[in-house]
Amino acid sequence: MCGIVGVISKSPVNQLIYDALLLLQHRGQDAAGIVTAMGTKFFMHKARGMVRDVFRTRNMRALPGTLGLGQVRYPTAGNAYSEEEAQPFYVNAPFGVVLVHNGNITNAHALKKELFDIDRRHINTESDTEVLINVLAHELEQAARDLPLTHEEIFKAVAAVHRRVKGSYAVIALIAGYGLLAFRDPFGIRPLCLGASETAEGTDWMVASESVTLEGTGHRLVRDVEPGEAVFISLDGQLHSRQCAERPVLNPCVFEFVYLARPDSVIDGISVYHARLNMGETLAQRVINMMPPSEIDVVIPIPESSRPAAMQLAQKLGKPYREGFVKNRYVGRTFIMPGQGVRKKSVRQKLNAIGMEFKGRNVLLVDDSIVRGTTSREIVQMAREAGASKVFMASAAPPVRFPNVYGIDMPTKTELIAHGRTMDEIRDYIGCDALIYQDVDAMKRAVHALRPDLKGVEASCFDGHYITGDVSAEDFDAIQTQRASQPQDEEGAERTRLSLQSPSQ
Ligand SMILES: O=P(O)(O)OC[C@H]1O[C@H](OP(=O)(O)OP(=O)(O)O)[C@H](O)[C@@H]1O
Ligand SMILES: NC(=O)CC[C@H](N)C(=O)O
Ligand SMILES: [Mg+2]
Repeated sequence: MCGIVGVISKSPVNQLIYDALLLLQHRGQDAAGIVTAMGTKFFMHKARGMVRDVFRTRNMRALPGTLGLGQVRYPTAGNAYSEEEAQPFYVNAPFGVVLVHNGNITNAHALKKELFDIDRRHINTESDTEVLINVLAHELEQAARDLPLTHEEIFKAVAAVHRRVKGSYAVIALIAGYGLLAFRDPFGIRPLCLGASETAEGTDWMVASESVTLEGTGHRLVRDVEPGEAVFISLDGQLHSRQCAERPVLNPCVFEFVYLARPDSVIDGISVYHARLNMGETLAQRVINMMPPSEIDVVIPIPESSRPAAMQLAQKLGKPYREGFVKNRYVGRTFIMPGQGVRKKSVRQKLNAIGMEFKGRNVLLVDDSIVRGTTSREIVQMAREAGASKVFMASAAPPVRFPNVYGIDMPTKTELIAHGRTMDEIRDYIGCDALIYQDVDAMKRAVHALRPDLKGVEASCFDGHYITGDVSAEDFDAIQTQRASQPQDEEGAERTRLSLQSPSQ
């Protein structure tokens, strides 16, 4: 889950894209990049780090033009330490294309070979996004071979991309001299929405991962990009759209509602905040079924993402809701940090207990999810150190038992605390006195209740059902092996760089 944004405006867009990326920072902390365009020339700056660190005044000044795009990266392919894998990506033919991507391509390994053997295109990084931009470029070339490039040819190319590329992809691209293209995979796994703002000179358009980006930059939400749909906005601001997939069916990633997205966003017509409240409500019922609420003195959320669910749960149980942990706002989100070492260290740096909320009390800690157990294990210990009598733990999401291949970086089962362990074993690992998980169907219902016409959600990490239906054992293997072979920390990345610079004899 990276954050992506694209803008086509009547005035310079560099500051606007920067502001938009700040509103998407929670979706990716490892790298950031912006491309702007003036005439047919692209201007790009991308580097590792958070938005505020990547863009200095001199970088901003070197991004002129009235259209552009940007990305914040949370790697799910390749590695976090490679500057070349930061987005946007660029290819010079046909026309010149730059592209940003949120998602994960499950057949990237096979496509990479196909691109080289058949399309005669070379991929020089481990990034699936480089594969994706080359497939799009190849298909644009085929579609517009003897024709001028119009939205018709562009939509033909997107239809061909849908036929070749598998997995999840929300994409925004610029085609030099033509305009801005955005499209979403046929299941709409990753979010993408369209916004507009009226100016004296006409309509400015913005496409972004989350509606909070539109709101925070003065745009109104027009609508979500439909699964499989492509939207093309020409340089003069004309908007064209077309359904380019054969069998589109909306199945948004449920983890967006559990953890990934900001609560003030609305994705596919569903309020993330409201979905989290619903999850708190059903989790409360689960608590009531599993233990006498009289045993609980106080409900305490694990900041940040669990707050709405914990609040609703406390209300339903009729128990006080207290802030027992204070978050250091200068430490990022732990779960999306690269490498288990840094994640573990960051929990203590990030959260600190307020002793008086714990001393002598039976506390029910609530988190939105327990994935590797990094956070809960530390937090339970901190609650005990702060003097809690009993520590109960509740998760607003069900146990995460299966790998994710659609844009959440958990490609192996073995890293998941709930994989292959009984409830008692998980409880013992976390070190709490009782452990209560949300039920899978209840979680789905919490989202479904807010959009009854929704066919389903992508919930593979909870139920083992991979919505695209075409992830082969070889694909799983390729994704796992690729991620496992990547450096786990800064030092490992440096060793890899040095060995590439001086290959052994
Ligand atoms: O079981 P784990 O592997 O530790 O993963 C789950 C935890 O990670 C996330 O928090 P994070 O610190 O990333 O972000 P937040 O501040 O939005 O809660 C999530 O909210 C859980 O607290
Ligand atoms: N989380 C994402 O959307 C990642 C996009 C892409 N797979 C990358 O690793 O850069
Ligand atoms: Mg958290």
